[in-house]
Amino acid sequence: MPTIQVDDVVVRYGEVLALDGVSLRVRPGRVTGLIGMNGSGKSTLFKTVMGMVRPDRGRVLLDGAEPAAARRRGLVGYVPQSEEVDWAFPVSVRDVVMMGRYGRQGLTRRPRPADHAAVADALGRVELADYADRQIGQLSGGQRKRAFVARGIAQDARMLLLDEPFAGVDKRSEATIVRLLRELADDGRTVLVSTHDLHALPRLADEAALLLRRVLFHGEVSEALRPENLARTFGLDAVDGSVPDGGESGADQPDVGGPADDVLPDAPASREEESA
Ligand SMILES: Nc1ncnc2c1ncn2[C@@H]1O[C@H](COP(=O)(O)OP(=O)(O)OP(=O)(O)O)[C@@H](O)[C@H]1O
Repeated sequence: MPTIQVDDVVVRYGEVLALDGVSLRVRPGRVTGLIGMNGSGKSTLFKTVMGMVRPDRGRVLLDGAEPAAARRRGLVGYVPQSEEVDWAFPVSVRDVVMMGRYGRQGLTRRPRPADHAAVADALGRVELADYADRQIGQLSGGQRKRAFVARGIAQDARMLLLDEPFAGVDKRSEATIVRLLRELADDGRTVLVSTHDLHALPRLADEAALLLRRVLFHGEVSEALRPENLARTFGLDAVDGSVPDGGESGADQPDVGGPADDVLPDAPASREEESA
């Protein structure tokens, strides 16, 4: 049974049609890769699944619940794109990871021993135990990503969404994140991860969904990587059998990026409808 269910979702930003009838089922126990060029709607789809953007049409259910309710219940965790985080925010790495525990702490937000233990465990798993007291902006790009992955782990969510977790990270950080996502999936969680890195896809994901305002393909990774599927996804006239090189493949598309104020802490996007 899918835990993330997206039915015929349409999202418009004014004149821009960002999602045009997206339907997707994401199953637990698998790592699902979400692939698409710049501007294809990956971040918008994540924000819609998180209830941060309300679709103009269609619906999203997470374990049968509306996104805002699922978020309040801590069922779903989100690792945002780096550009969406205010890195000057005066919080330590430990504070960021503790945010994953907020849902369990009631209104007082007073961490209990179990919260501290979960945070320490998550920091250890992403190899950031020695950086816990640093201000979040004083980490390297790869370390910042790992800090947010740790927040997702500490949250102990059944569903985890990661938006470009490999952008700007070195091979070692990438390998750490890939290994953690595998562990989470093997543990029965639902993992949906967007990436430009098609080379890493076979190592990373069990299945892949190709997005260009709508889902063009969803199935086995080897099928997804077939030249004709990539050509449609990346809007190429011809593909020579090699995979396009990630970040540049959509360079002709305007890359407007999302609003910069919607992540640290879980604050709203400009189209936000839910104030959680
Ligand atoms: N807040 C916004 N206001 C207006 N247009 C937006 C907004 N956010 C995204 N868009 C537009 O919606 C479309 C989809 O953007 P989105 O960020 O979802 O794509 P993406 O696949 O995540 O891209 P990237 O790979 O560059 O991160 C793009 O055309 C983008 O310019």
